[in-house]
Amino acid sequence: MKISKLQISLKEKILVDINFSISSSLALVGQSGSGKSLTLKALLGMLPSSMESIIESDAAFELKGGRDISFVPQNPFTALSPLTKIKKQFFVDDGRIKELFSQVDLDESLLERFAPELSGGQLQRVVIAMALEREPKLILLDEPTTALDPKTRVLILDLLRDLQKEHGFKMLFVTHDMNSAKVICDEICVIKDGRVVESSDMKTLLASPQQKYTKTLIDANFANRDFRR
Ligand SMILES: Nc1ncnc2c1ncn2[C@@H]1O[C@H](COP(=O)(O)OP(=O)(O)OP(=O)(O)O)[C@@H](O)[C@H]1O
Repeated sequence: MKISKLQISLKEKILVDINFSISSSLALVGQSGSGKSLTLKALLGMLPSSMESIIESDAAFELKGGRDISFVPQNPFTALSPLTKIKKQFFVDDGRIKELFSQVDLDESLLERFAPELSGGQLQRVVIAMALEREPKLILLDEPTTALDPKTRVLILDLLRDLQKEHGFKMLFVTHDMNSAKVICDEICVIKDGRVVESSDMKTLLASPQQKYTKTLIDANFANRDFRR
């Protein structure tokens, strides 16, 4: 799937102007302010009304908030209602919910609980189950593991990778963390100030980054010793 143009502007100012391809799982990596959130919002059709976006792609399904796109947010602790039982927060029947729970390795008994009664890892599995509800063709992930402890982070990344193998959806994984990106993504697009700095398959870029900016992101990766694999 090729997005040949994704441009976001605010009045006369072009904030983001990028292009990328996703054959299976693409990491969109950049430091704070590089345009990651705006890119996700444009694809979800959730940009502020003051902004305009142009998306040109060869996708066989609707972008800009289409029904084949799902979203996994950064913080599972705020993604669910605390006052409604987990099972009531799904929009599918009980049989399908149980199927989804089994796909994300969650015990069915958790369906009767409320969100504050679950751990961060369990909550993120619930959120991922919700993202799978409509059998999406593309899942957008916004730093889905940064709110989790390092051990749980690895388990959730492994789960996402396994689910993708099984279900075949494409993933666009937005992060500033190369460590997470390299676990589940085969391809990477590095952005800075709303423009593409470099893009290639993950192994090539990690072995020989062409740009200083990319090297800095990779070095930040090695500073984070908690999360070596
Ligand atoms: N509502 C807004 N109005 C004006 N400018 C905005 C708005 N939202 C974002 N921007 C600008 O657009 C650029 C990209 O912002 P964006 O939030 O997409 O970055 P990001 O890569 O997601 O950063 P972070 O990792 O900190 O979330 C920044 O220069 C930001 O200041």
